[in-house]
Amino acid sequence: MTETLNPFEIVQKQIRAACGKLGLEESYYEVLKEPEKVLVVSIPVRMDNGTIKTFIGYRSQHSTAIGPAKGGVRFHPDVTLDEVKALSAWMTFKCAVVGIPYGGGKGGIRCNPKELSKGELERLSRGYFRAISPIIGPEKDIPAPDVYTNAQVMAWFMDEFSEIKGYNTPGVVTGKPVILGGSLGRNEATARGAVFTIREAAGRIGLDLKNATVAIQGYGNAGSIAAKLLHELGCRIVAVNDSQGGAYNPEGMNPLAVLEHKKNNRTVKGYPGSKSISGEELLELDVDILVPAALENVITSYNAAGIKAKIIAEAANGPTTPEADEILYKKGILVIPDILCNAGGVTVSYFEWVQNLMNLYWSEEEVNSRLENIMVKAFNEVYNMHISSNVNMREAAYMVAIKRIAEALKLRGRV
Ligand SMILES: NC(=O)C1=CN([C@@H]2O[C@H](COP(=O)(O)OP(=O)(O)OC[C@H]3O[C@@H](n4cnc5c(N)ncnc54)[C@H](OP(=O)(O)O)[C@@H]3O)[C@@H](O)[C@H]2O)C=CC1
Ligand SMILES: O=C(O)CCC(=O)C(=O)O
Repeated sequence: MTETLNPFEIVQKQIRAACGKLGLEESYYEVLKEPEKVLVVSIPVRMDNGTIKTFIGYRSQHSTAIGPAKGGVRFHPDVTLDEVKALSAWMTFKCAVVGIPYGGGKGGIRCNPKELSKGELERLSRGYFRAISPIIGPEKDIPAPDVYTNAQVMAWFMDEFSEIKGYNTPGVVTGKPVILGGSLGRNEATARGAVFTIREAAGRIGLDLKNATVAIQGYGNAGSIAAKLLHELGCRIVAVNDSQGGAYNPEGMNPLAVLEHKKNNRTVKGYPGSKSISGEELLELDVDILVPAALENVITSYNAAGIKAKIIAEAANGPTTPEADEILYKKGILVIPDILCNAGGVTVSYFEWVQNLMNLYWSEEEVNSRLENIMVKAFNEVYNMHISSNVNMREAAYMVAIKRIAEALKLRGRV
């Protein structure tokens, strides 16, 4: 049988396995295997040339067992309903792993934002948020950035919702610009959280981060900031890539200079002093740490055996298939699973929401120190489960998460 690359089938498999390991009765799987609510919307947008183009958008609320749905919105040409459903389920487990009071949600629009003017992007963003607004709100479901969305898009979302309500509603969205109620530290939070988990993982396997070699797939919010933070810890960033190509230099590269090169050339490829490297080659480099920070299904049964990194830190959601997981576990590679590794983003989103509700704002130091406490605690809980139950780190993370969600479901009387 060939492995499935359908992310929703993958997450169902992951839920089924964890429920089994926890010895939960079938009803828990029955409740968790489907999102609670899915909204599909069509968004007609007036394009700059005067024509109307209709885009399809989704919002999936996987679970509200522990709190309101929470999760980003992706603008990408490959967005599908099944992808959004899977991403919303991963949010449920991510929030439970780090113990923040949310369920899971996710949204997406099938579009190529790189082909849209700023005006078209604004009209699309506002149209989408207007269309999903009946199921959104600070107590219902709180969107945030994901692939190809950013603080500007969050500002339009928040403004559109505030217009509908007739009053300023900053708590409806996180990842906003700081002047509009965004939190200090949110922009860096996904990468910072991932780097805290990498530091903990390195400690467990006796890897010195000074001079440790790193390859990073994807050079956007998560990837480029992870590169910068790891470089600050003394790591050598030997390879990076984006959707247009890659750059490799075994001596190491300066992440800020690479980012500047990307700003000027729209890609990391061609960074001075580097050699071009393909996406496949980057994943199989002989490095200490591999950070997938782009899209799903990049480590599969086809390439897992060739992966040489000691630690895989999943800044991206869903980069590894279940079949690849088994291969990596047998090879002794320590995988920091997505629902733990990239949970720093939603954790600081939670801080942003709390600050919006209180109308009281924290310093960046306070945000980062609270983030560190949560990430280190969650890493320890997952690592201990991995050792005590003799399961891989992903199964351990699901077990920690589903135990908490199952308790909430039981106490609410939903199972
Ligand atoms: N932003 C957040 O807060 C969080 C993000 N994540 C996850 O992190 C991952 C990255 O998100 P984020 O950094 O926010 O997104 P961005 O849009 O900021 O960056 C995405 C990056 O991925 C690159 N990319 C796209 N396709 C490929 C490819 N085939 N090969 C290599 N690189 C590719 C893009 O290239 P290019 O620049 O050329 O377009 C871009 O550099 C996603 O899985 C997301 O779900 C997880 C938790 C929170
Ligand atoms: O910040 C958030 O609410 C969610 C970010 C996100 O989409 C994710 O963690 O995958």
